[in-house]
Amino acid sequence: MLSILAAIERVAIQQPQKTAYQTHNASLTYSELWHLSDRLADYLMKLNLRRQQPIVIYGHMSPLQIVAFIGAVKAGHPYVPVDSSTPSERLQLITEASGAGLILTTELLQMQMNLPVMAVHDILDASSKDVILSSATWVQGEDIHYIIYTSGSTGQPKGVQITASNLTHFVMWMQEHFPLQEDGVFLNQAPYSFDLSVMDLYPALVGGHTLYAITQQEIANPKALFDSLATSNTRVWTSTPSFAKMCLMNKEWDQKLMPALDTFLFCGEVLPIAVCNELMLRFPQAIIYNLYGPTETTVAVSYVKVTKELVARFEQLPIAPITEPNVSVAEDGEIIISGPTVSAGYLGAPKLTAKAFPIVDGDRIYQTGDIGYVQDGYLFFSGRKDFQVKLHGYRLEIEEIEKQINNLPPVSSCVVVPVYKEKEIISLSAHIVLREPLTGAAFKTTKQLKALLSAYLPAYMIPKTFKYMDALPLNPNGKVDRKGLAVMETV
Ligand SMILES: Nc1ncnc2c1ncn2[C@@H]1O[C@H](COP(=O)(O)OP(=O)(O)OP(=O)(O)O)[C@@H](O)[C@H]1O
Repeated sequence: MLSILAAIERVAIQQPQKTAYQTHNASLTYSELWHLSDRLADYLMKLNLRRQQPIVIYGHMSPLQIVAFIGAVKAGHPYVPVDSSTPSERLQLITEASGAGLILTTELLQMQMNLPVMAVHDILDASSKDVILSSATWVQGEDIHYIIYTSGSTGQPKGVQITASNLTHFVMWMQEHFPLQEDGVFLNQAPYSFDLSVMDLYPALVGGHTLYAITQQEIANPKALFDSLATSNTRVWTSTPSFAKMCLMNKEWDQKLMPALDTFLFCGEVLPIAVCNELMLRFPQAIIYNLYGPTETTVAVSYVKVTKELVARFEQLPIAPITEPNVSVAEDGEIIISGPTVSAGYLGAPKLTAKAFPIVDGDRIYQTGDIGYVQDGYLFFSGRKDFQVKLHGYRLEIEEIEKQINNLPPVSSCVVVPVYKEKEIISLSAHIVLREPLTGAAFKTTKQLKALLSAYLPAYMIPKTFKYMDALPLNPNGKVDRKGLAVMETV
């Protein structure tokens, strides 16, 4: 494959008027993307930043965000995407920790920052002449292309550095394994500070497709969201399973509403079989894929195609066939990832990097912190190492408790969080969505559910409190917001 930038340039030359990026109220052609990003890169190069000095790009789904990403890497700088929903302290922390030389904005940033803040729009307005740039400055090979901050289990943001080579290998893998060549619209649901967005962004641009982005505002307004989806003409859908589950609450979300949709790509959290069964009924033309991977190994490294045979055979979906070359399970059950998409490590954190990315037989590998097991030729995800908690001396697996609650007939979905008091776990709290709305008093349902649960779990594993909700809250990335619920429960 050509480099990512060379592949996008080829599309800009061959199909200049093709739409590269679209939202409900704005769009950008490949020619515009190419020329505007050249102009931005030209401006950035004149600022004399250090080569490879990161640039923070702040904003939300908009054409200028994409122009800013491509402009930064053309000028040789990795970009650090920060969604405008990010709390201000986290933005401060990321800006400082990344050693960024500049913040480019596509939305108003009201905070005082300690480094220059420039609006992409103003830069482009001031330099209205097109420029011809050479490719000599582009990020390439082992240069860092982007840095995404994950919150990590400790809550301290860690900047995962993804090289141009990591990204190229990831896009090649996507093109090889999924039906991405045929022309069509790719949906972009994940904000750019979440690496799931990379799964649609680069395969779409490199392949000369149109990316259709839905905004947080639309997501918060069901009518606007489904109007937007209906007109988007989406063929390839990428999202978290939780986001699809939320869409399934609307009975009208089906193949009639989205006739072109033929591919679902899910990643980022467990994909429940119940969600797949419902999708198969509503979208008979579509193929569903369950992809797996952490930010540290560039978005995703393995997948299974979800077939009727697979959902009938297992209680939970596997995340990889055991033949997947770069994914394995260590003796203690931890999932280990190797191969060309393993990140260059955490920016400015050599100790953390050495710990998480040890060198084995001359190759850097990544220890995921995920626990897996092998059965019938497949690898299954069974939970996170850091979801093991200690309560009154017992070691508990939160996911095991959730699985049992989820299996109870009245329950549609559930998340269990530890309740902390002065840094110690004093109990567990279950947040539950029922299949049918609560009719009588909540305590009666709780009594019934606890009685059912006692057939499967010892008393010390049954959460003390049960709370009922219409839907589980999602974080800005579209995953179930476990951290938000845990903070709410802290006493
Ligand atoms: N198909 C899948 N099935 C189950 N879990 C998955 C799947 N895909 C990803 N995951 C989970 O998501 C994790 C990767 O997510 P990500 O890199 O976004 O970090 P995170 O741990 O969710 O967030 P953060 O570190 O920012 O708190 C994986 O390590 C795994 O735990």
